[in-house]
Amino acid sequence: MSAPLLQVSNLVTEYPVKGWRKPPVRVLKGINLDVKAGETVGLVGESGSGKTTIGRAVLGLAPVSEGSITFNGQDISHLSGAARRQVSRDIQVVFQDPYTSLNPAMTIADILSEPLIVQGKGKAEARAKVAGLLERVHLPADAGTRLPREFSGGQRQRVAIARALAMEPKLIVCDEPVSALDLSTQARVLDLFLEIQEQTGVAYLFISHDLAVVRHLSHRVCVLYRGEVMEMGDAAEVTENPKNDYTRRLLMASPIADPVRQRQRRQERLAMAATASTA
Ligand SMILES: Nc1ncnc2c1ncn2[C@@H]1O[C@H](COP(=O)(O)OP(=O)(O)OP(=O)(O)O)[C@@H](O)[C@H]1O
Repeated sequence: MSAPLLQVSNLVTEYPVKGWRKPPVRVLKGINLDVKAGETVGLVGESGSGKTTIGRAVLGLAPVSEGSITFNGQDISHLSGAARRQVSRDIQVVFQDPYTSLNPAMTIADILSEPLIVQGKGKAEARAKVAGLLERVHLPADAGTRLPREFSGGQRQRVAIARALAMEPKLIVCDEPVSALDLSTQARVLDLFLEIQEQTGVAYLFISHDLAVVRHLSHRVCVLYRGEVMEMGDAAEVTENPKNDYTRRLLMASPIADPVRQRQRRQERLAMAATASTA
């Protein structure tokens, strides 16, 4: 079998704490996970479980205190300067908030061509690529001349996706990319992520607190709790037949559209509560 595109091994991330001789706080406690080329791995867990920190460590924005991160066979745990910039072409990011992640003073065409120019492409070549990027995310060709404020949240997120695609990355870290959008817009943007993966073979590390979203998109799911991996496996298997108690509780708490399944869940919850009260 081919080596994974991304391999996170025994990753520990610690942050210093202000105050004399205070020990650092350990927010990731030995994370193991991998993402294969063209695959989507969903990272779920409640607020504060460490999802974003894993994404930031992969992007070189959070410290790798112990363990390692390997990308495409290269150890990227402690890269800086030119070596990190080189890897940053292949690992892009889409953030949660489409209202703050785009420079409000730049036109969409400038936003999309900027990363290409920074990487040394000529202005004309970069501009020529903009039309193709807009088409790929289903925005009209004239969107390039407009400013971010002229677009809805969903359209801005399409621009953010196009910007990530500009570098033809192998992996995109998606940090809650649809959670600021209303439900129908969420569905359309999720479909866009799927379509882009089919067309380009890009892999996603898809961070979300919403299991329904993650299940829709992911091949495999990794469940986090307090900086540790509780369970990782096939998306259908983890969400339908969880092995871990915490995953089961997380599933119980996440809304599901199917009314039959909802009723079943309610009965399961009641049964669990009854067992707990008699224990
Ligand atoms: N720079 C930092 N310094 C100290 N602690 C931090 C720092 N960044 C994150 N943390 C802590 O690390 C833990 C994990 O945070 P993280 O943002 O990775 O969780 P998360 O699962 O993404 O949560 P959310 O869903 O709320 O975004 C939290 O307890 C957070 O307070």
